[in-house]
Amino acid sequence: MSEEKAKLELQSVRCIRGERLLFSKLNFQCAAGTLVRIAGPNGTGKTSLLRLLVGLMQPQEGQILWKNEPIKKLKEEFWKDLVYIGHLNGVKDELTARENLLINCEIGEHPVTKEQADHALAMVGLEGFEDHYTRHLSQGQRRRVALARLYLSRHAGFWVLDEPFTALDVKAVANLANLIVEHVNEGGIVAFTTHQEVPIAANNVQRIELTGGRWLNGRMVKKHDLAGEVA
Ligand SMILES: Nc1ncnc2c1ncn2[C@@H]1O[C@H](COP(=O)(O)OP(=O)(O)OP(=O)(O)O)[C@@H](O)[C@H]1O
Repeated sequence: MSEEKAKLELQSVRCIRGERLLFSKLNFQCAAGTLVRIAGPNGTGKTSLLRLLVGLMQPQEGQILWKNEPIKKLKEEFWKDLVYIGHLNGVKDELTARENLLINCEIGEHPVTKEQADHALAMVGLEGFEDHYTRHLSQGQRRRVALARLYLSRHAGFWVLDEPFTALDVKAVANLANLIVEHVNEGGIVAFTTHQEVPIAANNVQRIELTGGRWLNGRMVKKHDLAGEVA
């Protein structure tokens, strides 16, 4: 991990998608070594919040800071610290499982050996599939190829994971939960969404609870209440 300590801050963040105001005045802060669980029912904005955290979307108001600098300004400096595993796996069909890992790590400027890549695949239960083209793998297996990258990403201080435990079997869930705990306890920040109550015994856990939102243009359907803030 880079020398400077991880720190994440959200300052009065407002998020609108389509005609819905999902949340506003969202303030949050956490230091190195924190597991951040983003919880809430379907459609309340969990994935949207992750996309804001990684800079794929911009908030309508407010800002997000990484190591005290707005992520908008940091660009490559921020991306080097970041691993984002979203819904769309970012796994290339025309490459084998192993090649996907080798190339992703190369692009991220942290090249790994074939043996390291194969170990990561084994940790997500893909032993024996190293040379398979990912177009021939199931959705769940493709997701595992994406997640295997985490085993090779200990240098990155900020992991952002959308439903990482979905489609994993019991052993792979336990392995991944252990990896996340180790990463957090070594000073990383891991923000993740999950519908499953997976026990993750990190020392420092914070939770962002999204509970609703409202339609814009007067189409009010649900009371908005986010960590005590009203939209
Ligand atoms: N591209 C888009 N354009 C317009 N509205 C969108 C878009 N993407 C998402 N939304 C709306 O934003 C809201 C929040 O979506 P989001 O995917 O962030 O929720 P979520 O909490 O992650 O949901 P889930 O638990 O079902 O994955 C939903 O009401 C959705 O319809």
